[in-house]
Amino acid sequence: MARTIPVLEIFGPTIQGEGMVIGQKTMFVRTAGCDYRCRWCDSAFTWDGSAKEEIEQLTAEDIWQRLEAIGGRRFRHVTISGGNPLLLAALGELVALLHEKGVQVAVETQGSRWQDWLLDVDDVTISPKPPSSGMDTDWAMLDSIIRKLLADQNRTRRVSLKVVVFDEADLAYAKEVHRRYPGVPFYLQTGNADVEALDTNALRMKLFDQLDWLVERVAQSDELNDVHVLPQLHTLLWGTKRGV
Ligand SMILES: C[S@@+](CC[C@H](N)C(=O)[O-])C[C@H]1O[C@@H](n2cnc3c(N)ncnc32)[C@H](O)[C@@H]1O
Ligand SMILES: Nc1nc2[nH]cc(C(=O)O)c2c(=O)[nH]1
Ligand code: SF4
Ligand SMILES: [Mg+2]
Repeated sequence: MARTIPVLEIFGPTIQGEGMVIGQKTMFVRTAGCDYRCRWCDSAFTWDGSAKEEIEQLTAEDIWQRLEAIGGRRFRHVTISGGNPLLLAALGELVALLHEKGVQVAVETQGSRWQDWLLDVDDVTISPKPPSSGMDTDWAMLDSIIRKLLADQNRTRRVSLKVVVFDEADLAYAKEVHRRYPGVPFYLQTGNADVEALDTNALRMKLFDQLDWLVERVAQSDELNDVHVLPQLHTLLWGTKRGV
């Protein structure tokens, strides 16, 4: 019997709005459930119970059919996000099926859990959480995840670290992460403090101010020389709308 996966959203084609493969045309599969409760989570509906009626238990084959139904032949890249997809062992079946179909797979996770299928993912983004999130980092777990990904040379894969930065304490945390894993491509992302904003233009202004501040702080740092600074492009384009 094929195992099922709790799914909250399947959408696209759109573009990856964040991190290492920003701009990549992709479909999204958003799973339900998270082991964290970040204060500023822009996808809290995946874990706070507010969308529990919308969760569907789908097999990998069901998910493929949905992707094809909405994406047709207009995609060859799928991003799995959440919640934390790494809570779900059954996602290994989806990763394998997508590869069989000739589709590349990306995953977004915070680096708190491991599944062996992560080794099969093409674009792995690990996003440890800074102090403003209210979460604590399990450094031993993060070390072990990075070590396993870097040790396995069996397939071509892109791995990156991405830290959301709201303030000086977050910036100090980002430096700590970058120092600890110097060889891993490192991304700093502007934080969106207003995840329920209704006025997209006003939100854009705030996000550009935040980006301006972050670029300036990185420019002044002698520890952050080999890093990338990015906004959430999808938030600049579409505000806090779901499913884009
Ligand atoms: C919703 S999370 C889901 C995947 C996984 N739980 C994680 O946090 O990496 C996807 C990405 O959105 C980022 N994110 C969530 N809320 C945000 C906010 N308010 N501003 C900026 N980035 C945010 C997270 O840091 C993460 O990189
Ligand atoms: N376009 C777009 N890009 C994204 N990158 C990461 C996302 C996420 O919520 O994980 C996301 C999202 O929800 N939409
Ligand atoms: S780890 Fe990701 S999905 Fe979970 S609460 Fe934090 S930002 Fe949201
Ligand atoms: Mg998002």
